[in-house]
Amino acid sequence: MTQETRSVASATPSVDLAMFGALGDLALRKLFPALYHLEREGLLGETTRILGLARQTLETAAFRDKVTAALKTHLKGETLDKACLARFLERLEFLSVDFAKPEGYTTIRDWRRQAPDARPLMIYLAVPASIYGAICHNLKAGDCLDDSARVVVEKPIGYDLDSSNAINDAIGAVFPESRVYRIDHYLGKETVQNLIALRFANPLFGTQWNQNHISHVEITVAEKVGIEGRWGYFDQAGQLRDMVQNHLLQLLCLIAMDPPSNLDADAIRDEKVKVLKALKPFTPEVLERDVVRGQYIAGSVDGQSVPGYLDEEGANTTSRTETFVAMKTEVANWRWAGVPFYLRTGKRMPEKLSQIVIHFRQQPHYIFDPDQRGLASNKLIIRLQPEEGIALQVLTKDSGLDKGMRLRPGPLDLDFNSAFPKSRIPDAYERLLLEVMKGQQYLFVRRDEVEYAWRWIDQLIGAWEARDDAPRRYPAGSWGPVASIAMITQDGRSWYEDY
Ligand SMILES: NC(=O)C1=CN([C@@H]2O[C@H](COP(=O)(O)OP(=O)(O)OC[C@H]3O[C@@H](n4cnc5c(N)ncnc54)[C@H](OP(=O)(O)O)[C@@H]3O)[C@@H](O)[C@H]2O)C=CC1
Ligand SMILES: O=C1O[C@H](COP(=O)(O)O)[C@@H](O)[C@H](O)[C@H]1O
Repeated sequence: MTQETRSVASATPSVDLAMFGALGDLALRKLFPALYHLEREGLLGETTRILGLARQTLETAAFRDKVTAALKTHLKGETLDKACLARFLERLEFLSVDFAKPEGYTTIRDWRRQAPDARPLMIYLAVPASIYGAICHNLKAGDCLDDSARVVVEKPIGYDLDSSNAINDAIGAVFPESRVYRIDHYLGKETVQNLIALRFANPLFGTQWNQNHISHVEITVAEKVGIEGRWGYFDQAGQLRDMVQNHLLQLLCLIAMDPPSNLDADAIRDEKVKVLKALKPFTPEVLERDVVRGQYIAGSVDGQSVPGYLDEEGANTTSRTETFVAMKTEVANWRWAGVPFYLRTGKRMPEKLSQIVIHFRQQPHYIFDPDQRGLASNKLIIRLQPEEGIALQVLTKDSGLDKGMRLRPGPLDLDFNSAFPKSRIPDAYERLLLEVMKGQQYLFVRRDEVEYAWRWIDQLIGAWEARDDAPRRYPAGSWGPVASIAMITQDGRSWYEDY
C-alpha cells in the first residue's frame, strides 16, 4: 500500500483492461456492475479502455447492449444514470477469441497497440482456472504483454495443493508475483478491511488481543442460497474448499495475525502466512470431536419450500459432498495458545450472515450476584454482512430501585448505515478492481498464502477421507446439523445467536 492509499484516494490512472470471459456469469453479474459504479463515482481513469473477450461472435454494439441489460438486471433497484452509462459504454469494445488457440491473440495485441498513450495492461481472467495457463502462455507468445501487464485471477486456485501449484506455476511462468492479483472477494468487503482499522488503530483492542484476554472466537459465514445451478462445480468442491480454504481462513488470518510493521502488501501478507503456518493440524481423533460436516435436505427458507442438495438440478443422488462445515481449530502460537477458533459456514441456512464474535474472558475476581456469573463477559461482534457494523456487548447495572446491583448486557453499537448514512458501502469487486488499476496488492492473496491454506485443508480432507463417513443431514432453513451445536456445547459454550 503506498502513501496515497493510507489517507485519501488519488485519481485512478488510466489502464487498458482486457476482460477474458466477458459474457460469463461473473463478468455480467459482478464485474461490469462494479466497473459502472466506479464510473459513476468518477473513479475510472479518464481514458481507461475496456476490452470484452469471449468465444461468441458479437459486434461491439451488441456487446454494449448485453452489458446494459446485465446492469439493468444486477444493479438491484438502482436507476441507471444515462450520461454515466453512455460514458461507460463508450469505453467498451469486444473481440471474439478462442482463448485456447494462439491465433486470436494478434487482435488483442493490435487493440493494445492502439492505446492513446503508455498505460498499464490489466488482464482479468473471468474464466475457469483450467485455462489460466493457456491464456498466460498465449498472451506472451502473441506479444501482447509488456512489463506493465498485471493479471487478476479468480478463485478457486485449484482443488488441492498440487493442482494449485500447477496453476500458479503456469501463471508464474509469465507473470512475476508482484504482478499477480489473486482475488478473494471477502478481502474487498469494506467491513473486512475494517478489521485492520479496528485492530490496529484502536489501542483499546490492540492491548486486549491475545489469550490473556480473549477466551474464544467465532466466525460464522451463513448463506441462504443453495447451489444456484452450480452443482457440477460445487459437488467437486464442497463447502470446505469453496468457502473455508479461502474466505474463512482469510478472516481468521485478519483476526489472528500480529500487527504488520506497516501497511505494505507484503508486510500484511507475511503476518497472514505466519498464522496459516501456525494452524493446528487435525488428527483423526481430533477430527471426530472438532469437525462436523453436513448436507442439507429439503426444508424451507423464508417460508418457501426448497429441495434438498441431492434433489437440486443436475444432482448425483449419492453424493456425500458437504454443504456445511463447523470446526474448532487453534492457532498454535504465543498470542493464541489455548484459544479456540470456532468456524461455521453453510448453504441453505435461515439467514445470510457473516459475523465474527470475539468473546473476552471474565474478570479474574467476580463480585456480583453469583446467579449472574454465567451471564456474559464482553463480546465484540463484527457484522460483515448484511447489516455492516460493530457492536461491543458490555455489562451495565440494570436500572430501577428494586434491582440492586443486577447486571444487564447491552450493546455499544456502531451501525455503519446509521452512523455514516451518506456513505454507500461499495461492493467488494469495486474496491478490488480499483486496487488493481492502482497497482496495489495488499487486498490480494500471495502465492504462499494459497499454498499454506491448501496444506492445512489437504490434511483435513485426508483425515476425513480416511474416516469415510457420510455428512450429517440438516433441514434447509436450519443452522446446520445438531452435532454442530453439540461440538461447541461440549466446551461449555454456544454459538452467538442474537441475529
Ligand atoms: N460466478 C461467480 O459468482 C464466481 C465465479 N468465480 C470464478 O470466476 C471464473 C468465471 O466464472 P463464471 O463467470 O461463473 O463462469 P462462466 O462459465 O459463466 O463464464 C466463463 C466464460 O469464459 C468463457 N470461456 C471459457 N473457455 C473459453 C475459451 N477457450 N475461449 C473463449 N471463451 C471461453 C465462457 O464462454 P462459453 O460460454 O463460450 O464457454 C464463458 O463466457 C471461474 O474461475 C470461477 O471459478 C469465482 C467466484 C464467484
Ligand atoms: O466464493 C464464493 O462466495 C459466495 C458467497 O459470497 P458472499 O459475498 O455472497 O458472501 C458463495 O455463495 C459461493 O459458493 C462461493 O464460491
